[in-house]
Amino acid sequence: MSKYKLFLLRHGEGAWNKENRFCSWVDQKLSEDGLKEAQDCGRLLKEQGYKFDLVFTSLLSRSIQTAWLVLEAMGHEWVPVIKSWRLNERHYGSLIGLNRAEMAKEHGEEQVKVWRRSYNVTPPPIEESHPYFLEIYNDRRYTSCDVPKENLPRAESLKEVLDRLLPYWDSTVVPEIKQGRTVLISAHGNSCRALLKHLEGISDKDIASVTLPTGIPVLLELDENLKAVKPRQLLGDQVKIQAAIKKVEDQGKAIPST
Ligand SMILES: O=C(O)[C@@H](COP(=O)(O)O)OP(=O)(O)O
Repeated sequence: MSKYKLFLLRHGEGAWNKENRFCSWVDQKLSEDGLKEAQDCGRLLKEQGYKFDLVFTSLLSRSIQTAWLVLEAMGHEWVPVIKSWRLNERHYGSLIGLNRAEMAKEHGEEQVKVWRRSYNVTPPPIEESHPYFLEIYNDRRYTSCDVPKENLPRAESLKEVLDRLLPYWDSTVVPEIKQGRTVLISAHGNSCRALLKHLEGISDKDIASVTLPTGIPVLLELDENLKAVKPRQLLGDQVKIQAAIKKVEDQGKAIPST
């Protein structure tokens, strides 16, 4: 029986989503379209009568900006927002900054799909010589995490994302939900996919075909053990949502659709 509602949201389109580059732990802001997606998402949630008591975000601006815009559009700017690196996007290692279509031309679409959607495969780690290494690891936001900076990931599979996310989910998010608070998690494509895998009991194989579009709220209905009791609902115009999913999938093609 459905006892709790939980909302997951992949942030609105970021500048590097538009350029088809692996963004991951690089702190890109929302694009113009992304700003609008976040506002539209807030308006839709308001129209449908949903209200949040608490919002969780990653430490990356695109998820925080999205949360703010959603709350503003709902007229609920006062709702507390709690941030953690444990909701950050999957660390794409040495792939960070690279263009997916160019990687597909160089390594093949199958390899890019394995890097993007497999459960167990970790991409090559980011090296200190990588152009974005210092920008990431010298960033002040990572000095006050619950792990020392040197223990932060240098690359992650989806499984490794779930391994670092689950302790936070169990210790910090679950107690709030169990107290009856309606929670929005404003995060990323892969941190949301990892959580979905856990909550819906998706197999290692089947998670490869789950893709989340930007700016579309995902409603989950959970039982008293916080397991999903119904298929997830992506809220909004279903034709547009299917097109948005295809667009994300096609980003890994050698010549992506425009
Ligand atoms: O890191 C990135 O570039 C994307 C995900 O990329 P894919 O796994 O879809 O390639 O993450 P997000 O835009 O959700 O923060």
